[in-house]
Amino acid sequence: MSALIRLSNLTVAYERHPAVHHVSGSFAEGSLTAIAGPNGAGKSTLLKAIVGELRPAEGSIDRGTLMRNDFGYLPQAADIVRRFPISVADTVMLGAWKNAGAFGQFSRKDAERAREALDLVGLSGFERRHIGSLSAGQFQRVLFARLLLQDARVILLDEPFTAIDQRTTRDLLDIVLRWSREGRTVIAVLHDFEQVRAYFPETLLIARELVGWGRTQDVMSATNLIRARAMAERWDMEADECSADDVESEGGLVKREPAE
Ligand SMILES: Nc1ncnc2c1ncn2[C@@H]1O[C@H](COP(=O)(O)OP(=O)(O)OP(=O)(O)O)[C@@H](O)[C@H]1O
Repeated sequence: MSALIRLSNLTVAYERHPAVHHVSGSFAEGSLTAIAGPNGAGKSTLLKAIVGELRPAEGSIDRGTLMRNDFGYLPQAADIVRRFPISVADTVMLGAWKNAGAFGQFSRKDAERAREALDLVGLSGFERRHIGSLSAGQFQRVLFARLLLQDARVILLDEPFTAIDQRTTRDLLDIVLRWSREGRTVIAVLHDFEQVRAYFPETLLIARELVGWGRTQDVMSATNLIRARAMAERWDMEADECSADDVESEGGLVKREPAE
């Protein structure tokens, strides 16, 4: 499989304080990758950088021919406001915005696809409900329906199953696996290691710096997990922006070559 997104010495910082530090490697086209790591390890930051919400402080992200429209991004639930007076059907239709006409009108075909997507996530009949009236699990189903409609080549999910019941998690995991079978590239931030091991063939383990990136069974070793925790704990939150030289003094980082 060829590299679809390549990170080269990527550092992402908030006001000069690095949150993700000198990460290099690549996501192969069609790969299904979990991003794992301790709290505050930089997982969400990495995802935001990949989708283009944050710019690299150093290094680069090569997205090849991918355009913004090719990315479907589901932020953490905490970052999504759902007090807007908007219905389930309209929320799902937002996934088809790139097909909308100049005045925001959608085709009958898109409306039909939205119905199919809601059916697939088990929410037929919820079209007119206000999103604020849904449970956390139902709302996550709506957001997955919106992603289905978006039909993106790359799907980025930030902790999609946090605070979601088991049944919903299983249903939504099925959709993730379906996207993968369809050849889409899926990258998900996950904190449930069992889930990572059971469903995600590739893992990027991060603790501000890369701990490992490759086959899940290799990366999620006890040694790497202990190392990730120790690395996260020793991070100096007040550290200034790093210099490129730092990488030399931090030998032992696992760097993955692009998959062929
Ligand atoms: N908007 C921001 N401004 C300043 N610092 C931030 C901002 N967002 C995140 N950070 C800091 O960057 C670091 C990495 O945060 P990030 O949210 O990427 O980690 P994470 O691995 O996704 O964490 P968690 O598992 O707790 O969600 C943390 O120290 C966090 O406090």
